[in-house]
Amino acid sequence: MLTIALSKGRILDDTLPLLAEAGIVPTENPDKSRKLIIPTTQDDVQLLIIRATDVPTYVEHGAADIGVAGKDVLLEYGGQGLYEPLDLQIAKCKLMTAGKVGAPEPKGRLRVATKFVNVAKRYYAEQGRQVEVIKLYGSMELAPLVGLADVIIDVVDTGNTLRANGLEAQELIAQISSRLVVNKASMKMQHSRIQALIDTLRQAVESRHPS
Ligand SMILES: Nc1ncnc2c1ncn2[C@@H]1O[C@H](COP(=O)(O)OP(=O)(O)OP(=O)(O)O)[C@@H](O)[C@H]1O
Ligand SMILES: O=P(O)(O)OC[C@H]1O[C@H](OP(=O)(O)OP(=O)(O)O)[C@H](O)[C@@H]1O
Repeated sequence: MLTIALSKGRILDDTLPLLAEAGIVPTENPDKSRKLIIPTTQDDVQLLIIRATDVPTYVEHGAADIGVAGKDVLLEYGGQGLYEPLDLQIAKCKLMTAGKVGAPEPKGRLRVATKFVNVAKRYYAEQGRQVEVIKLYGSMELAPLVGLADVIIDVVDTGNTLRANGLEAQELIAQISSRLVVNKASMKMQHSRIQALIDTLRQAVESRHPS
């Protein structure tokens, strides 16, 4: 059995057409189903439907052989425990700092609210800046508005969410897209099968984004 971990929403929506090109089609709609394990038209391939931030954990521990995860999630997860053989060029956005429009430079230590605490610590450490990192789980945009933090670190696409909350993007930390990740043992044990899937997906990505 080949097990593929995906998260509902944009990653699932953008990955299913790519998997379809490899002949892998879920037998029921994962967006509608309450099931967390979804069979596919290939008897020996199944999908796991999990939270986006949990994908690297399932794949590193071998509970899934393959997964699709945002580079933001992978940067935060860290570690050398996964292969990352392919940029799927889906769910593109930017990981950025943002703060209140026109806010003055804060005195003292910068307070940074984010769910990407490891990314935040690394980013400011590289710049030699002393910061206080405040862990949040969502709705980061609120933090500067209510004085919890001076800046946030979050993904930005259109900028609509920032604008709607009187915030502006400041520093670019990384360009983000979603990546195929593969368990290291699976890559050895099921090499020809997984390599064939990677090759098919690479062709599907290249046909959508000719260079
Ligand atoms: N507005 C956006 N536009 C494009 N890509 C995005 C956007 N927001 C997030 N992404 C990318 O898509 C990935 C999945 O985002 P999604 O919103 O489905 O999950 P999440 O809500 O961030 O995760 P979780 O459910 O674990 O909290 C993110 O890791 C990021 O790489
Ligand atoms: O720059 P924007 O285009 O506003 O996108 C950025 C927003 O998207 C993400 O949230 P989420 O996935 O909850 O929101 P979405 O589905 O509306 O993009 C992210 O946490 C930002 O809040």
